[in-house]
Amino acid sequence: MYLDQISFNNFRCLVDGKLKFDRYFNLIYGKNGQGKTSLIEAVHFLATGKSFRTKKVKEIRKYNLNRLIVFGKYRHKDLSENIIAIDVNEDKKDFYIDREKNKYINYVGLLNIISFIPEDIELIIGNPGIRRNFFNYEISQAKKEYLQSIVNFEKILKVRNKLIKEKKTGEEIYKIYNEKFIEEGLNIVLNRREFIKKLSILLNLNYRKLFDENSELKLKYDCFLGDVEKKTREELKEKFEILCRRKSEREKFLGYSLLGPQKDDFVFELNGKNAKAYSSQGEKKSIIFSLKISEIDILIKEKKEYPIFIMDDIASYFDEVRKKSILSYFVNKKIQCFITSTEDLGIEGKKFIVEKGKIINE
Ligand SMILES: Nc1ncnc2c1ncn2[C@@H]1O[C@H](COP(=O)(O)OP(=O)(O)OP(=O)(O)O)[C@@H](O)[C@H]1O
Repeated sequence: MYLDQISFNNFRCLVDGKLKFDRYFNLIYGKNGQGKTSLIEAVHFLATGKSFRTKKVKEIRKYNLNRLIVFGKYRHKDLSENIIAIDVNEDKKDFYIDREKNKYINYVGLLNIISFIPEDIELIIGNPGIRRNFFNYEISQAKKEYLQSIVNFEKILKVRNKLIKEKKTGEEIYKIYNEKFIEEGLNIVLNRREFIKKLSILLNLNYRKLFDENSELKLKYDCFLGDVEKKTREELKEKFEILCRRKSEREKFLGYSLLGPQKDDFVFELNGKNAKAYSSQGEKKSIIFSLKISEIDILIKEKKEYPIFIMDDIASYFDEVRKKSILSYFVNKKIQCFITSTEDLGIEGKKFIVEKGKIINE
């Protein structure tokens, strides 16, 4: 798929307007602080309903304005098109698919996007919550039912926590919610296990191909249930129930749930060593880049469509040699790219010059 057009009103510093993109390569070019990142952030926001820079929607609305609208038209490989839009009023977001108001859960994953931005390094060095959020979104893009499980689980967890806090763990209602907690928790665990297994194989292949053929890169699922490899759902359920019983006194004492997939983590291991603790800056960037490429591979396989790709500030990531090999990777794969840069990259496509928020297509 590819994004054919976008229009925006009141998005950060951008001057309101409509842009028509190249099917393949779009260079967003300009000096620092002109609005390049804001433009790819608008593309990301249109696709996901989220910014990659902030959780606060207030920060992406133009200073002192309450309303923000992004609107886009994307095409599938058979050239059929869809129109999507997000209308933000204060902090409330309304999602539109083909001009009809729709639920967020139906909107997510329509326009598939993979991004590569400097903040992604947090996926290795940041806290587990960052990795959980990231993989939750990525698995949801490939598999809609997973997002539904996450939404259900969060509601169930809230009730379970409330019942523990109110010391109602002896009541029938707690038993019902605990059972739901285990079942939905297991759905999440099994999906994560399957996704990470596939991703880890691709990650290693891509890392070796792009960066170092003598290395071994693994992504491990650090599940709260311990080793979940090769275990059946029944075996995992039994383990989950035992853990619930074992932790119940401590949970009552503290007043919240101490176990569940909300405690999971994911670990990158380069040559048998945890990348967070041992890998160099360059290696970390290469791991993240390989991760993003592997996600593209997964989306192509699962959805039979190419996602779009955005990359912020390519020069800050890679030296000349790597930059060239990365750019030629995208050119060969025929993926629609949006890349910001302070220098001209000399690749065929469209060039958008950004100056004080104004975008000119050269
Ligand atoms: N909500 C907002 N409303 C209006 N302007 C904003 C808003 N948020 C940020 N800005 C301004 O937008 C400008 C452009 O920021 P942006 O990060 O998009 O630039 P950039 O071209 O990517 O810069 P760099 O190359 O330095 O990363 C900044 O000067 C910033 O002050």
